[in-house]
Amino acid sequence: MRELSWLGSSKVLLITLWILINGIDTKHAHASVVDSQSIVNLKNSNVVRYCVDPDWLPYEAIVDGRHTGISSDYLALLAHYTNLTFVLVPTSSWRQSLELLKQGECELTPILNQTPKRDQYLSFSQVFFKSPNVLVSLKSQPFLQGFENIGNRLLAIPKDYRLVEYVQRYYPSLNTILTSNERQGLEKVANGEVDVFVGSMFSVNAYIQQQGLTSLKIAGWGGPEDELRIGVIKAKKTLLPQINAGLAKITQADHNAIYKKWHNITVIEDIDYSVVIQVGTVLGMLILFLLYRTICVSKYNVHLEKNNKQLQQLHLELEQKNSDLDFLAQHDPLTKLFNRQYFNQTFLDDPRQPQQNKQANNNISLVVIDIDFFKAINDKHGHTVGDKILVQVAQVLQASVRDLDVVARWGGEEFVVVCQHVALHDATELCQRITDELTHFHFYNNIKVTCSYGIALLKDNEPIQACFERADGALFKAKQSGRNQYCSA
Ligand SMILES: Nc1nc2c(ncn2[C@@H]2O[C@H](COP(=O)(O)OP(=O)(O)OP(=O)(O)O)[C@@H](O)[C@H]2O)c(=O)[nH]1
Repeated sequence: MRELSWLGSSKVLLITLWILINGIDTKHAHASVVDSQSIVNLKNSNVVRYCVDPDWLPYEAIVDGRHTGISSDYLALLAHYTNLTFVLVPTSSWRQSLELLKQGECELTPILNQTPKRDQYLSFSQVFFKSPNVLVSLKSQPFLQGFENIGNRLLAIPKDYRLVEYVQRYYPSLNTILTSNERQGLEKVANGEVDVFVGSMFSVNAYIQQQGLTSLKIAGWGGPEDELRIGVIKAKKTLLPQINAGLAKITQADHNAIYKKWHNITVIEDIDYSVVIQVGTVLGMLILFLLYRTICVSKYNVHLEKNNKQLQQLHLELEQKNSDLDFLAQHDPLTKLFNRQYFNQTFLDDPRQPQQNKQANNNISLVVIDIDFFKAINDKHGHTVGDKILVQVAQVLQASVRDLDVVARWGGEEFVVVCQHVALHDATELCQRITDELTHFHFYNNIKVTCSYGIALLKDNEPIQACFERADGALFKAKQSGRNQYCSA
């Protein structure tokens, strides 16, 4: 009975139950069914004739002449734990079963409530099964919770059931009608003939499920729990000690097995909408807050991503500008040749550079080149044309030297070439090559351009500055000697 204890304490519940009728348990021996002639012939005092409600599943019923239901399983166990043999006396209604009991044709009925009226002709065993009673109404009706709230509604009760006595005694003012059985009462509620029906929870729900009466609901509890017992006629009450002893031997596992076999109950609590609304509101606000947070974070991420892209772009631009600045710092903006600063950094200010080069190859020559009479070009053609001539001379120089030679604009119309891995003789050849190129080059405005050259070969352990000064001196000599020629130092 432990499984049922929660039912008494539940308040407003919407209960959906369905009962799986699995057929008769074949594990235990069944009570025999015999015809009335055979009953008369039964002399054995251990044989007990019994009647049941033929239409009260899952508690009990007669199906195809055989007793089935919860009471059938309990009776089989009782037969096992006692030396009693139970023989069914088939009846067609509960009323007929009660009549046969009163007449002594039946000696026992295996599952019923004890009432004062029944006490007059039956003696009862201990309670072995408990079950609540419930009020059933159309789903459109409000929850009633109990008899107190039925009001003027018409209540149907199965006749000869204990509930008739109970309602008459405790709620005499209720409008009631009696039905032949639970089935009829439920159908009257479904048809709208009565407002409420009261019956045993398990049987009511079995019938609702079997018949698919989906318009019905359990509207509340109806009276006290059924406390079901075995009833024996007064003439056979000496059987009770044996029956109670047998009932006591039924294990909790047996009770559980019968309960599980005949009942599968799901309880859905009646929803407290105020709590649902409160919880829903809180959850809704939480979800809105999280949504708001998510939107904010995603907006911030988009903003951050945009800023990162801008930063990356700025970084690229900065790198480009730095690179441009490096280039500008090392190159002459007019001729795009290396400038004097680069030359100084690379060859004059860093004494290791020429040393390293010198160690790799002793032959490093410096050629200092100066355009002849450039002032006259400027004066005659203008400074802008002079610039164009400077650019064209730079092109000639760049085209005349090898890739590993470095050409720099020293300043004004003066250039310097660092020739790596060449001897003095090779440097003079370079000067001649440049002279030839200048002769054949078509300068702007057909201006004729010549240059003078001063060559110096870097000596062992000589600072490159000294070498440059010697080359410059040689240039001076070339100018002095009439220009358009080279001199070496
Ligand atoms: N157009 C232009 N002229 C420049 C630039 N730098 C220097 N000059 C000019 O170059 C001329 C150099 O003249 P000078 O030093 O007298 O030499 P020169 O006329 O070439 O005569 P010699 O060198 O003796 O043959 C000056 O008129 C400068 O103004 C420049 O970047 N552009």
